[in-house]
Amino acid sequence: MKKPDGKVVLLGDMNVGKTSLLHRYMEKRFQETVSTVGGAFYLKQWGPYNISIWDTAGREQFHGLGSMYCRGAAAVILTYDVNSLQSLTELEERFLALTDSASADCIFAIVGNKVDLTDDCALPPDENRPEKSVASCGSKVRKQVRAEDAIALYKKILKYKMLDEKDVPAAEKMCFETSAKTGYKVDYLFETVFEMVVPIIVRQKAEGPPQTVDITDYKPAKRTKSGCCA
Ligand SMILES: Nc1nc2c(ncn2[C@@H]2O[C@H](COP(=O)(O)OP(=O)(O)OP(=O)(O)O)[C@@H](O)[C@H]2O)c(=O)[nH]1
Ligand SMILES: [Mg+2]
Repeated sequence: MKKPDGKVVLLGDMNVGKTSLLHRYMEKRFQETVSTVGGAFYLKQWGPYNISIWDTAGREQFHGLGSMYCRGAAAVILTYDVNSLQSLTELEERFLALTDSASADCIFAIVGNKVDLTDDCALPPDENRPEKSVASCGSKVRKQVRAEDAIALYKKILKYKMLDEKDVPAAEKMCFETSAKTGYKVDYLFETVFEMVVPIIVRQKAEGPPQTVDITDYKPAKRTKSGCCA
């Protein structure tokens, strides 16, 4: 198998459509999924680089694995369902801390999926939620999460990471709305992220492998009679 040069990780609550987005992008189709167990990855050739894209499980019981998947990640795609405000809240409360193990210059994208289920009439900013947000709008359901909510989360992430807005891509550029079902903006999402991770991959390669201890190199020290190590 080809060795990946860089890593992109999809995080988010169960059922938001992480696996479906990845299928849509890699296989160009939408098919029924089963809830992910642990994690899985695809390898994508992007120019001269191989990028691994990790699909993680949103289920609580696999939460502990999240920071392992994020280790050294060049980009994290935080995914929510535009029809569930809770799924956006969870990104901040449950998933953001998992990205502590990502690369220091990691790119963050926030993705609201399942826009095909909503009508195109977002709530006006002063409208109270949640009662009014479940009201229908045209033939479809009114979107429960507004683009501004995602942008606010992006800004909170910058604060959490102690990053200055002028040093990172603009919030409006990094908040996406997609539909894995219709394919709406799915290619655009992944390709925008890939473009942005290339400089990170170049830097990571120039710096060499991370300074971690390889336990396969470990040779136990000889013991002396007194029980101390020689
Ligand atoms: N209408 C619609 N349904 C979607 C979309 N994306 C995913 N779904 C459906 O939502 C459900 C969950 O999708 P998954 O892709 O399995 O969700 P997940 O985030 O991978 O969930 P976990 O693996 O449990 O973390 C499935 O029934 C999908 O068919 C979308 O864009 N539109
Ligand atoms: Mg899944």
